[in-house]
Amino acid sequence: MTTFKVGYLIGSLAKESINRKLATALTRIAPEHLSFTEIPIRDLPLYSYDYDADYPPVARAFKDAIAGVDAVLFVTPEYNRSIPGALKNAIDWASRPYGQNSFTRKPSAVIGTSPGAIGTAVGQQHLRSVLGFCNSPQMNAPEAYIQFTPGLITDQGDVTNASTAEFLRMYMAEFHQFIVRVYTALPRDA
Ligand SMILES: Cc1cc2nc3c(=O)[nH]c(=O)nc-3n(C[C@H](O)[C@H](O)[C@H](O)COP(=O)(O)O)c2cc1C
Repeated sequence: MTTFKVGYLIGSLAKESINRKLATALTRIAPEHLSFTEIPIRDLPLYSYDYDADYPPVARAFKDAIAGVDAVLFVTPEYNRSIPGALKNAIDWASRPYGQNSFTRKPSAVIGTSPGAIGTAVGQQHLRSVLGFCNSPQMNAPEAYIQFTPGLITDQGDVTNASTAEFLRMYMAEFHQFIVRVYTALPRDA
């Protein structure tokens, strides 16, 4: 069976990010036919179209990394009921210059965790809207709004609650199937 390359973006820059813990858990729990690479957003300068004629190396590398994977997984906190500015900035870099949008036809999925009861639901809706404009086919379901409680996921990505672990396993299995369906309908070189 084909192995698909998944690049994952973590929306948080925080050292103790709970979304980083979630991302680690997802890469560990995922089906074996997905391989994972983090695509870091931390060092990107703020985007301006003044750079379009000549991207700085860090932004070029970021854009190339998005272009080089088969699918993208967004693991992000919700900031003020939206996505963190750093993540939006990263998406803007990859989406430009005009006509060279790296997200076009690139399957994606969105997930996030927060201590709040609705577990990033509003932020994820904003992200889905952005990705829709960027022409990324998105996994619609299952949705995953993970309420983080202390110790739910260790730094090493161990999920300590059995039903949460099972849900995350199912979520990643569905993401794998979604990627397979996208590329079955439309081969990568089409
Ligand atoms: C600027 C800021 C805005 C926040 N806004 C929200 C919010 O809208 N909804 C929410 O559930 N949590 C919100 N939080 C709390 C975050 O969910 C919490 O800090 C969480 O740990 C962030 O994820 P991270 O650890 O991966 O960065 C906010 C935190 C910050 C720093």
